[in-house]
Amino acid sequence: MSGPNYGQTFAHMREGCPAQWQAYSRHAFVQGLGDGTLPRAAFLHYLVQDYLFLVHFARAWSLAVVKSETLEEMKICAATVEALVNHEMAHHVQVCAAEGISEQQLFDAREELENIAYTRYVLDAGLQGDFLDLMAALAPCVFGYGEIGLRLAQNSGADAPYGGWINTYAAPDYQTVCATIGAMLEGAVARRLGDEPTGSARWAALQDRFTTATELEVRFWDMGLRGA
Ligand SMILES: Cc1ncc(CN)c(N)n1
Repeated sequence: MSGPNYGQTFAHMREGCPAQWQAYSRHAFVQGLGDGTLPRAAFLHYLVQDYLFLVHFARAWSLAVVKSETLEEMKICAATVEALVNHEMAHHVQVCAAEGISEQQLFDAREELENIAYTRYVLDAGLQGDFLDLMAALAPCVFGYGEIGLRLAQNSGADAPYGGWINTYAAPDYQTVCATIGAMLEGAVARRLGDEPTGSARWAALQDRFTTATELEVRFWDMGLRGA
């Protein structure tokens, strides 16, 4: 399976669940974003939910600061919280404002069950487990959107209806976040599991967290389509 290079750990985990990764990264919602056929109502429904999703993801990355074992890990996790709340969410706020939806309305929106399931699953992985459990659950979110954004940007024109969304994830800012987290993950895995992480006793459980989070991404797109 090919895609951008965000490090060996992510590559192994993605290869560990090819069907689920395909269902996530090639979902009908994604195809609709790319070719512009996604109904606007579905996009807005998704975007409001995604704003709430990012609120909880910022909480999960804050938990990663708590679970860090090195200052370097701590710095990268803290920077990711900053990137989520001040950059990625800005796109959501801007698009929704143009549609007459205020940021307060976004914050007060009712969470869909798929959103609760996904975000609380990730938070629980971090509460119950250690830094690697949390990273395995966070990884599909970070790298999946990086991969999808790059692929859609390669195939769509500058005036594409969802060009703003595509560019948020294809742009150097987001791609740099993916590369930085990918490198941090390599170091975190080597530090805790040694040089042969896939042969370690913990690998199956970490893969399971990654696979479950990927399945929850598929459900998130399904939920978006329901808003059409
Ligand atoms: C559901 C979901 N997954 C991933 C991302 C990318 N941070 C996101 N904004 N929303």
